[in-house]
Amino acid sequence: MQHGYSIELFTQEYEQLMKEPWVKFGTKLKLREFKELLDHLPRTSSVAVISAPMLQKELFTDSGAGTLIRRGYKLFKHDSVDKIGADRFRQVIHDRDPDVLSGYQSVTGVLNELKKTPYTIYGDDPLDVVAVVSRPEGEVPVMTRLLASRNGVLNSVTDNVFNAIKKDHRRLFWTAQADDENRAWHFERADGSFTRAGKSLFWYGVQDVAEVERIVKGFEASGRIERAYLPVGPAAPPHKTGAAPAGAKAFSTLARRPMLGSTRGYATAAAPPSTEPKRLGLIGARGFTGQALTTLLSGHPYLNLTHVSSRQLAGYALDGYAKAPITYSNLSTEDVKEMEKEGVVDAWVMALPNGVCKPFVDAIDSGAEARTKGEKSVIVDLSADYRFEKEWTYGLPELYGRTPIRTSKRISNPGCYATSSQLLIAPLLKYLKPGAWPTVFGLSGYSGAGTIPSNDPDGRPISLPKVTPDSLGGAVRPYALTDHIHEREAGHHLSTLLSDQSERAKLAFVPAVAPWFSGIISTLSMPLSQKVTAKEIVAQYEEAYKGERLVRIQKQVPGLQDIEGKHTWTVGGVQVHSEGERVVVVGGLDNLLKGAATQCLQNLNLALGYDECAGIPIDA
Ligand SMILES: NC(=O)C1=CN([C@@H]2O[C@H](COP(=O)(O)OP(=O)(O)OC[C@H]3O[C@@H](n4cnc5c(N)ncnc54)[C@H](OP(=O)(O)O)[C@@H]3O)[C@@H](O)[C@H]2O)C=CC1
Ligand SMILES: CC(=O)N[C@@H](CCC(=O)OP(=O)(O)O)C(=O)O
Repeated sequence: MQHGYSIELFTQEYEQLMKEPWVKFGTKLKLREFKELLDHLPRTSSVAVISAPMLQKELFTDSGAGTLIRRGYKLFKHDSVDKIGADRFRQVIHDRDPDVLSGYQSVTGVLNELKKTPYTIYGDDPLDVVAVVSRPEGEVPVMTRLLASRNGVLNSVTDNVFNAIKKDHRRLFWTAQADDENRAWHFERADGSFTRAGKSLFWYGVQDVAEVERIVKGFEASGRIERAYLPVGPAAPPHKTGAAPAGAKAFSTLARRPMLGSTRGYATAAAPPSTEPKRLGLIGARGFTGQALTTLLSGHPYLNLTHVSSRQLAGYALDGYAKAPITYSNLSTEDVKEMEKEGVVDAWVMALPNGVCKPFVDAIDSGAEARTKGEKSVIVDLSADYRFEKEWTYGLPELYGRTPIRTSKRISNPGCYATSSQLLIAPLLKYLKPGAWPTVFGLSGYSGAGTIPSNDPDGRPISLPKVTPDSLGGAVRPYALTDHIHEREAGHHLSTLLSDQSERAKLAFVPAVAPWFSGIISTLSMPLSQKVTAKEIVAQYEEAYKGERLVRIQKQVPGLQDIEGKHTWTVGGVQVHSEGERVVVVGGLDNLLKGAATQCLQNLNLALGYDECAGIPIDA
């Protein structure tokens, strides 16, 4: 009997897990014990981990709450069919390849096609899953085959193989047919997709529609992906017409097996914004960012706060939310899992300190597993915990696009300083002197440090700022002078914008905390590769942020009055050094708004299908 969460523990994953920073003390010990236990069991056995109080539920109901850990087989990757045994591979193609099963291609035809480009075969030892990635030098990799047995799908080997591919390939394109019984799996793993007449093209790692178009044109020219899967042909591509081409005819004239009729435009195709009411659960509602989001949601036309969680305020009424009376509760991970399983909310927001979100996210994941296939709520995490995770979408719409956010269920909200730094640097990357680091000096209001719980004279719990003007002695205090996590975060994501992907973007970030409540002023100083005028720099910002409703470009240096309480990121005060070799620009945002709650609402709106700025009172 197995319910809840299932994990395949591979030897190499075990070693990787033990190195993870969040795997400490008790978790380390438990993993070591699982491994020792599994090492002595045959692979047909497994270990169910449940808590003692849940034992009865686990045994006598169909809604148990355990974690199943199974000793998985070793994964492999090879550059030649011979390394896994040509006969075994032929058998897999013969038994599972949809083109072979439908009589469209012979086994030999598939093998010959494979040899046309350099390729890597990924899989597990018993060949429950075999995937082939074609990877010609300098071209976008394409997963040409993903052949899984039922066992492979049920035991999540498909996910493990796909994760191994993701580790090797920053971006990937692949196809699937509408009658693929694991169709939902593809949509969940893709950043974008295009479906026409039952054929779907999927991709991850490409954020920009123009870039998708360029790559698709390359596939059309090279024939690496059959034309019927590509958004090309006599009809205008759907993202240009703004509508999915109902039943648009594929360009290919090849007779194929009958397909289920299904159409879906680019995931980017702008459907009219939804006005359907949806429900949100907020975990960490007592804190500064939780409060800021509550205020925004109070004026949101469609998105309703239905559950707010705080350990300190459980049982008290929520202030600052006008749409309905709500009482704080102290939601445990078990509660959250049950709520997700029942579909009680459409989205969750985690407004928790760094390092404590994972048990909640895991609970939501395992609640979602018990739901009808493919159903799960959106999570937006305000902490830094998932900002480097490839499986999560980094939600900074102005720089990394809307498509991935619209189609994602797991969104990491960027850090406040990191948002301002990236918005400052991104449009100027092409002028950055090679090898030089731009420097950002960030000055933040003290609300950036969060709260501590306390009590008012009547004993009601209240939140006090962790840092106060008094504790700062009314002055400014520089801190975390190197290696602030936002330095790494900004560099990590800016790197994805570089034209040469072997390069990494780096910046020097120097923060200081100031005795005002909220508002970050970031001053960028960047060495230039060529002589550029201030006018040309301003033109870069205007071009990059044309039409952006939450960006303001002004002539003067932004002051606190332009930033505090405002929902926008504001940039101004561009100056180029008299020798023309260095530019200085100032950007600013409210750390609790565009640095946290407003950006979170932008992401929620996109992921739930609303207008991106619904509920955001855009500043005049
Ligand atoms: N403040 C800012 O300017 C920004 C903050 N962020 C990030 O957003 C997140 C929230 O920040 P902020 O609102 O300032 O933080 P606060 O310290 O103000 O609030 C933290 C919240 O989490 C709850 N909480 C704390 N520890 C736990 C725990 N172990 N389990 C469950 N709940 C817990 C607290 O409520 P209770 O104790 O009642 O349960 C409180 O509601 C952080 O990760 C922060 O780094 C991001 C951008 C800007
Ligand atoms: C003034 C102050 O202390 N600021 C916080 C940033 C808060 C924040 O936004 O942190 P994350 O977004 O990374 O969670 C700090 O420097 O750690």
